[in-house]
Amino acid sequence: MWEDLKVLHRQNRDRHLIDLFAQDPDRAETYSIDGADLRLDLSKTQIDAPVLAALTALCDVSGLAARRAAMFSGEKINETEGRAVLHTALRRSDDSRVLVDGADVMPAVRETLDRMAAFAEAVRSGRLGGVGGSITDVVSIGIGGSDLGPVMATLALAPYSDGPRLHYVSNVDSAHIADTLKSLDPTRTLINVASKTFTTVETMTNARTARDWMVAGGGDPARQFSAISTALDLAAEFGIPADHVFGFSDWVGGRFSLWGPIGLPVMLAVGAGNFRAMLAGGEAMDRHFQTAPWARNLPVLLALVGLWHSHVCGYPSRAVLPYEQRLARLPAYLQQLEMESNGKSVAMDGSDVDGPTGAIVWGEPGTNGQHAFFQLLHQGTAVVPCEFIVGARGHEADLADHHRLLVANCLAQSQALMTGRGLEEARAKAAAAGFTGAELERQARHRVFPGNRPSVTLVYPQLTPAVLGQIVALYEHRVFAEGVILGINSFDQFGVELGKEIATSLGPLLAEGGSTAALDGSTAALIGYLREHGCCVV
Ligand SMILES: O=P(O)(O)OC[C@H]1O[C@](O)(CO)[C@@H](O)[C@@H]1O
Repeated sequence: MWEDLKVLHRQNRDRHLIDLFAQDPDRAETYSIDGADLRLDLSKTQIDAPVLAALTALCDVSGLAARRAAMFSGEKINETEGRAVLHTALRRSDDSRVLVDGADVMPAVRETLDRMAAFAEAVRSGRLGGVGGSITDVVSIGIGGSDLGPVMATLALAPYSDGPRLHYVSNVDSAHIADTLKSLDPTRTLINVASKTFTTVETMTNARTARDWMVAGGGDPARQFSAISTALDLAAEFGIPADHVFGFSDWVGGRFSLWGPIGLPVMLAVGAGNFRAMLAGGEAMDRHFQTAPWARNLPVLLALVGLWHSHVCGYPSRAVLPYEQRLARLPAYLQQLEMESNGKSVAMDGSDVDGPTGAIVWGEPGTNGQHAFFQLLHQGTAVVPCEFIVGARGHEADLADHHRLLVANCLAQSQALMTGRGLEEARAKAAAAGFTGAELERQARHRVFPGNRPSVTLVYPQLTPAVLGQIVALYEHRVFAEGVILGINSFDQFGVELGKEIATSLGPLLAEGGSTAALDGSTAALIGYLREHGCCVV
C-alpha cells in the first residue's frame, strides 16, 4: 500500500498544484468536503483520484471501520492499559446504552453532567460564594490534558463568557501560580483542582500552594475548592467536600477529556447551555465520522492527507494556522492530542513501527505568524504542509472590516504557498525596485517563491460553541484514524514516564544536597552550577 503511494508520489514529484486546477476545472469542488458545519478544502494538495483511492485503501486494510465501531461501543481498544476509549460517551445525547465490562456507563455520565451544570449555575448566580461574597474569579489548576483543552476552549468561547473570570495555572514554576494569585481576592476565588490521577506533582504542588494562600487570606478551602478526578478518595483526602468533586472514569483519556468534568471551568465561564452546545457539536462530528464514506469523511481525510505528507512525501512537521485569534491555544492543544497520542515507535503488537509516526505539530494564529515564521514556509528549504483555519464571520459585527482583512490574509497565504513567484516576475519586481544588470539578477533570485507548497483550509460559518465542538472532535478522530492506520495505540503515553521518574530522584539532590557522582557528567555539572548559583537550599 505505502509502496503504491510512494510510486504515485515519485511519478508526480514535479507536478505543480496550479496545473491540477488547470487540468480539472472542478478540482476545488471535488476536493472540498462538508461535514456538520465545517468544510475542508484539500484541493491545494497533491491529492488526486489515484492518490485518494490508494489512501482510502489504507482505511480498509487497517480495519478502521471495525476499530471505530469498537471504540464507540466501549471495547477495550487501549490494549496496553486495558481500557475502553469512550470520550464520545461524554457528548452522547441519545438514550442508548454504552457498556463497559457489562455495565452501562451512560447514567453516570448524565448524572455528572447535571451535577456540573447545577454547580456551575450556583457559582455563576452567586448562590455558592466564598467567605467574602460571590465568586469573582476561578483558578483552575491542572496540566496537560487537564489544562490544555479548557484553556483553549475558554479563550475560543470568550464571546459567550458571562461568568466569573477564568485563570489557569499549569506550570510548577512558582511564577505561574504567584503571578496568577497576586491580584485575586482569596475570599472570593474558587480553586478548581483538575487531575485525572490526582497525583501529578505539578498540579498537587500548585494546589497545596493555592490552599495555603486561601487560608492565609481568610478564604475557606472547604467552600472554595472543587476537584475533577478519577481518584475520588484522593480528592477527599485533600479536603475537598464530596459535593464539589466531579468524577470520571479511566476510559476518558486526559487529552480527550474536555467534554466531561475536566470542562467544568469552561462551563463556569460560558454556562451549561453553551457547554451542552459544544457537546452537541462534538456529537455531530461523531455522527459524520461514523457514517460518511472514507472519501467524504473529514477526520479520515485529514488523517490521510497528514499521512500522505509525513509518510509518503517525507515532510516531518505540519503547521496549524488558525486565522482566529481566539483559537490561539489550538496549536498547543493539538500538539498534545497528536504528539502524545501518535508519537510512538512500537506498534500495538509490540513490533517496530514502519516509517514515521505522529507529525510534529506547531503553529500560531494568523496573521501574527506571517510576521514571524512564514518566511520559512514560503522560501525555506523544508516543505511544511499548512492547515489554515478560518471562519466566515467574527463576533464583532461592528469591526467586520478587521475580519475581512483577516480572511483575505488567510486566503492570500495559501494561494501564495501554492502559486509561488517565478524568476521572470521576480526580475520585474527587482527592476521596479531600481536594480539593473548583474545586481538585478542577484536581487531577483531573492524574490523568487518556489510555490507548489501544500495546504488544506478548514472553514466554518462562525466560531460558536457547536462549531468549536465539531473542530475538536474532528481532530480527535483524525488522530484516532491515523493511529489505526499506523497500527499504534493512540491512547497510552508511556513516553512521559521516564523523565518524571528521573525528576523525582533529582529533586532531593536539589533540595537537600548530596553526591552527584552516580549521575552522568553533564547532569552532575549542571547541578554543580545551579547549586553554586543558589538553586539548592543547603
Ligand atoms: O490529569 P493528570 O492525571 O494530572 O495528568 C495530566 C497529564 O499528564 C500526562 O499524564 C502526561 O504527563 C498527560 O497524559 C495528562 O493529560
